[in-house]
Amino acid sequence: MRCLVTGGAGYVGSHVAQELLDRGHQVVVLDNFSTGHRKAIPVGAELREVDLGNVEETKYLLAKEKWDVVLHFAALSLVGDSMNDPCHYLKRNTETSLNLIQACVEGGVKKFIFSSTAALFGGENRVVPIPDDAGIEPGSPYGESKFFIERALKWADKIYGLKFACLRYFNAAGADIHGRLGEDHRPETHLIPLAIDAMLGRRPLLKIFGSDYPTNDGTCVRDYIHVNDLADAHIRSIDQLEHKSVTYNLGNGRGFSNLEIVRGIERVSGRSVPWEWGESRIGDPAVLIADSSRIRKETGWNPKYSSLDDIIGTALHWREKNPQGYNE
Ligand SMILES: NC(=O)c1ccc[n+]([C@@H]2O[C@H](COP(=O)([O-])OP(=O)(O)OC[C@H]3O[C@@H](n4cnc5c(N)ncnc54)[C@H](O)[C@@H]3O)[C@@H](O)[C@H]2O)c1
Ligand SMILES: O=c1ccn([C@@H]2O[C@H](COP(=O)(O)OP(=O)(O)O[C@H]3O[C@H](CO)[C@@H](O)[C@H](O)[C@H]3O)[C@@H](O)[C@H]2O)c(=O)[nH]1
Repeated sequence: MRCLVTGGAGYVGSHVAQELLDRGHQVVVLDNFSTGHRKAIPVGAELREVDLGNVEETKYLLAKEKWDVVLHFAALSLVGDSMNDPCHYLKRNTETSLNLIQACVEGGVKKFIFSSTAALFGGENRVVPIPDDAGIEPGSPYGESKFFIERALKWADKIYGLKFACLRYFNAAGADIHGRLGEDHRPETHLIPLAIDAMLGRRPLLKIFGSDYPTNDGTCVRDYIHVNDLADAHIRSIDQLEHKSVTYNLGNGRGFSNLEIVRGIERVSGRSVPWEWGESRIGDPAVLIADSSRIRKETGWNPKYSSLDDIIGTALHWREKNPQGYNE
C-alpha cells in the first residue's frame, strides 16, 4: 500500500509509520513539526512538510499523488491544554481535519484511519470497562473536537463512501520494541515519561495530580496500551475498510492508578521516583479503561506487550539510550 501518515513525525504516528515500512508498505509522512521531530521519521519514509491548515497545499498533495490509505494522527492532543484554550483546540483540530477529509474525498481516497481518543468518555456515570457503543460525553474541548471529527467522518462515508476507522486509543505508552523510536513530547506532559525522567534525575520530581478521586488509592486510573500494539491495530483496521467503516476502543482492559505507575517504574528500574502531591488537573476523568472486545473479535487483534513491565521497560530503555530525546 501507498500510505499517507499525517503527524508521522510525532509519537504514535512515527511508530505506525515504522510498522507500515517493516511490513513492506510505502510511507509518506505529512508533518508541520509543531510537536514532531525530523529524527522521528523512520528511515525509508518520504516527507512532505505541509501544515494541514493550508487548504491548497493539502488538496494539492492529495490530488497529485495516489493513496491507498490516509492515516491521520496530526492534532493538538493535550487534555489539560485544551481546558486552558478551548476555542483554539476546537477550531484547529476540526478545521485541519475537515481540510484533510475534503482533500481525501476530492483526491479519490477510499480509506481513512483516524486517531480518536478515550477522552470522548469524560462522564463518571458509565460502564467500566468502556465499550465502543458507550454514551459519548467528552470531558474536555480536546475530546469534543475528536468527537466532531468522528461525526464528520460518518457523513463523509454516507455522502461520499469514504470508509473510516475511528481508533479510540486509551493511553499510548512505551517505545519501539527494537529501540528505534520513543516518546519525546516538548514540553512533556505524560505521566510515564515524566516519572522516568524524575527517576533518572532529569527533573527534580514528579507531581501526582490529585489524591481524592473515587478510586482505590485516590489517584486517577488509566489503561496504558503499548505503542507497538497500537501500530498493529492500525494495520489490522485498514483491512476492515473494504466494505464498511469501523469504530474501535483500543486498550488492554486493565487500569493502573497513577501511584501504581510510579511503583511500577520503581520496580522495573530498581530506583526510586521522587514525587509529591499536586493539584488535580482540570478535565481529567477519574477512570478510563477500555473494553476492546470488538476489535479483538473482528480483526484478531491481541496485544503482545500488555504487561506494565513491557510498557515501562521499553520506555525506560529508549530514554536511557536517548537522554536528550530526539535532540533537535
Ligand atoms: N499519546 C496518546 O496517549 C494519545 C491517546 C489518544 C489519542 N491520541 C491521538 O493520537 C494522535 C497522535 O498523538 P501523539 O501523542 O503522537 O502526538 P504528537 O504531538 O507526538 O504528534 C502529533 C504530530 O502531528 C504534527 N502536527 C500537528 N498539527 C499539525 C498540522 N496542522 N499539520 C501537520 N502536522 C501537524 C506534529 O508536528 C506531530 O508530529 C493525536 O491525534 C492524538 O490526539 C494520542
Ligand atoms: O505530571 C503529571 C502528568 C500526568 N499526571 C496524571 O497522569 C494521568 C495520565 O495523564 P497523561 O499521561 O497526561 O495522559 P492523559 O491526560 O490521560 O491523556 C492521554 O491519553 C488520552 C486518552 O486517555 C489521550 O486522548 C491524550 O491525547 C493523551 O495525552 C492523569 O491522571 C494525570 O493527571 C500526573 O499525575 N502528573
